[in-house]
Order: sequence, then structure tokens, then C-alpha cells
Amino acid sequence: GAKWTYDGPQGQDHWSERYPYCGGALQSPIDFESDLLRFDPTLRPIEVQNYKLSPNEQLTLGNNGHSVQLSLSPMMSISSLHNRYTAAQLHFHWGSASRPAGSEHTVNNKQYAAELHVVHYNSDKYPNISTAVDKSDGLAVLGVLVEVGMFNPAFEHILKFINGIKYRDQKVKVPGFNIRALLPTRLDEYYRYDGSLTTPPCYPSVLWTVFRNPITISRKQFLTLATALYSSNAQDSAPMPLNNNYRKTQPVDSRLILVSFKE
Ligand SMILES: NS(=O)(=O)c1cc(-c2ccccc2)cc(-c2ccccc2)c1
Ligand SMILES: [Zn+2]
Repeated sequence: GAKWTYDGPQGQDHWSERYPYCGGALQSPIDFESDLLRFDPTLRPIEVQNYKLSPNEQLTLGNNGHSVQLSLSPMMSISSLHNRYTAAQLHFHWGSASRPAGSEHTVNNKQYAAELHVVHYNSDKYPNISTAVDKSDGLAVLGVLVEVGMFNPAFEHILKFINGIKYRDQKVKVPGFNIRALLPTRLDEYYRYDGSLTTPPCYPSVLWTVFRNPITISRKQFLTLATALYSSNAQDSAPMPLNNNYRKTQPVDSRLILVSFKE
């Protein structure tokens, strides 16, 4: 990935110097502040297709220097939106071992330990994700808040391979698994708003759906995620831990934040 970081001279307060959209409108993430929420009875439960991948399916798990990301099968999609959105990849944002608070979206300024993003593109309108990434109706991302609690077996399908991708640009092949198990039980309760990529180039191209209910992972699982990875290359003399890879919340401005649930 290009030269940007979350902190320091290339950090998020400087992104707009190289990536103008990062200083523009419709930026993500945001805080879901109760007074700004509006119940929308037309918001239907999210329906996903083919999220239960066979172990015969090979996925690529990689360290891109900013996150751990998993490639997804193009059979996977969201079918309940006005257009079909086909899955591309999933990745995480997290805090650190000393501060297990690294979600991007917050609820009344409560920051969760981590956040999962499942990135999809509008395959009704665009042939691939590269053409969709900067279009206002190009992307749909499912956001899942992650808190420390019960052990999460689904997370092990990723964590057990994490020592193979400790350094930037390392990749490993991993067997498919049921990606639906990484989502909360209820897909009918969520926050909905128009936003952006939370990383440079920050294109305002994302229809955000952040589920109301968090999933849990154990403290040990969180510590593995928060301490296993480096943003530097294997040969770099000074290894840089990869953690606190979250963008601060952005101004909501005049945007509506819709919710599919009451109180
Ligand atoms: N956080 S996010 O959901 O807005 C997001 C989406 C995409 C993304 C991916 C494919 C197509 C289009 C957009 C990539 C990233 C990313 C995270 C870490 C490092 C570099 C890029 C992050
Ligand atoms: Zn993300």
C-alpha cells in the first residue's frame, strides 16, 4: 500500500495533503450519537448469499501493512439492497494490547475493541471493484463491532494463520469457512449512512451498514490480533508493530444516520 500511516508525519491528520477526498465531505467513520439517529421502517434485514464457503475454497490472507485482509469469493454477495453487491475482501481495525479500543465507528462515543469490515462492490453497475471504488454508488461495506468477551470459534479460521503473515506484503492461502459466523446473529438491526473509505484515498463511495450488536472474541484472541503483526517488511531492521489502525470519527455535517431499530 502507499505511504500513509495512522500516526506521525504521514498520519491521519495529514492524509488530505496527498489524498484530497480525505479532507472532503461524507467521510467515515462517524459516531452514532443517539440524538442524530432516525428510525427508518423501510430498512429491511440484510440478506447475504453464499457466505458459507467450502473448506475446498482457497482464500488469500494477507498483511498489507495497514491491516490483515482476507480475499473473498465472488459468489458471496448482499442481495437485499437496490443493487446486488458482490464481496471483495474483509479486514479489521483494532486497538493495542495496552488499550483494547480500536473500532472505527463508535456508539455515543463508546469505542469497541475492534471492527470487522466486509467490503462489497455494486456488481449490477460495475464490472469490477477497481471501477466501483470511486463511484458514489460503488461500494457497500458491512461493519461489525467487536468486543472482548466469549471465545469466537469463527475467528480462529483467521487467527490460526496469522503468524504466517507477520510482516508487510506476506500472504498465505487459507481454507474457506462460514463467513456468516463472523457476523452477529441479528442482521435486521443496523445503522445506515452514506460515507467513505476510512483509509486513503477516502473516496465517498460507501453505503455503510454497521450492525447494532457486536460480536465477541476472547481476550487471548484480541491479544493475538493486536500483537502478532508488523506494518514493516520482514527485512526491516526496526520492526513496526501494526496496531491502533483506526481512523478517528469524522464530522457528520448534515448527514442523516438511519437505524432499522427503535430505541
Ligand atoms: N476501511 S474500509 O472498509 O473503508 C477499506 C476499504 C478498502 C477497499 C478494498 C477494496 C476495494 C475498495 C475498498 C480498503 C481498505 C484498506 C484497508 C487497509 C489498507 C488499505 C486499504 C479499507
Ligand atoms: Zn475498514
